[in-house]
Amino acid sequence: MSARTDLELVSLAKHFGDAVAVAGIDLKIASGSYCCLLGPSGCGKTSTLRMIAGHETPTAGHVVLAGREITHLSPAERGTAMMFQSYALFPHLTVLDNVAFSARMKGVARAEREARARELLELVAMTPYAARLPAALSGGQQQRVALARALMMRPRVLLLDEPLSALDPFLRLKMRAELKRWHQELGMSFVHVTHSQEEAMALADLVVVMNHGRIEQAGSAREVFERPRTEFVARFIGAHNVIETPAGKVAVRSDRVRLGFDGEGVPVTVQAIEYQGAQVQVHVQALGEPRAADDAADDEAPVHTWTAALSDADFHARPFEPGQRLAMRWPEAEAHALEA
Ligand SMILES: Nc1ncnc2c1ncn2[C@@H]1O[C@H](COP(=O)(O)OP(=O)(O)OP(=O)(O)O)[C@@H](O)[C@H]1O
Repeated sequence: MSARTDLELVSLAKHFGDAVAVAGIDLKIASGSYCCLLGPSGCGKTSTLRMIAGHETPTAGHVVLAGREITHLSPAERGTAMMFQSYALFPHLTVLDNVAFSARMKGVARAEREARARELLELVAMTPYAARLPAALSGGQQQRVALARALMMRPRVLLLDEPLSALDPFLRLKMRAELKRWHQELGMSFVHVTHSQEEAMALADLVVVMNHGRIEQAGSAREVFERPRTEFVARFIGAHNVIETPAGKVAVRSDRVRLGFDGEGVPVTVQAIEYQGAQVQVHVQALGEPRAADDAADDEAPVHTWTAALSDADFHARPFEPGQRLAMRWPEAEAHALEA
């Protein structure tokens, strides 16, 4: 690891009465990285972000930024800035004044703060809108202003709370690409909360998958996708099948599963076929117990369903139909053992 650690969370915990929102997590985020905190609703990602920002007091643990303990500093003192989901722009202030607001509060002289605000508006391509009120901006434009405003006090780390969730799908993709570009241009660390695995995969150098207030796995998008550590991660990241074998549960990517009309494999029936353009998803269900698990046959075993993602060319060369009986198999090297 050559990269310097920028932000470090040490045994960080947050309890609300008896409810444990964050259960004591440890995480190191390298300087200049794009980190996504990813997980389902209620997993503790927003509480984690708010503790980093100083909007929530930890029950236990530490937040360290560039070697400095910031756990109990006020939000303005810690070198972080937060961009909120709703953008939280002041409706009665112009775009320029919104961006300059935090500097005004700090007593920075007008000429200086406006010059900096104009620089940031230039960065986010919003210079022509400097005199407008937020109500006269589109969602994407408001987001750019919110970003410029968050950058005003030159934070070391930018914190983004579901920054794309208020946008329609088309704009979301466009702004996602812009976030990535701004991150590269600014060279600072971003910590971005999302419940979208697709968003995390597209943006993050470091994907942190959370569940029930704990970190299930932290790694590059590729590591997490290719080697999910737990069943939860495999299912949450998607595009994986969780298969019980005599040696325990394994994850096999759905594009690595093979279906054949005969031969060795787990007997399955085709349940449904979904066309997705370049890929065709074939959903199958176990026919009785998987052959590989004969030794552990259990009459009360739940119904197993899996998905094979085939290229459109492969599928059309030999199409399957609902109701067909097939054998499902996968190369041994594609089965990744999951921790119990
Ligand atoms: N102020 C609060 N008082 C009591 N419980 C809270 C409070 N804030 C959060 N919680 C609880 O802590 C847990 C984690 O919440 P948190 O908002 O961090 O999750 P999240 O992963 O960000 O979810 P979401 O995606 O829905 O925002 C949840 O069970 C939530 O109900």
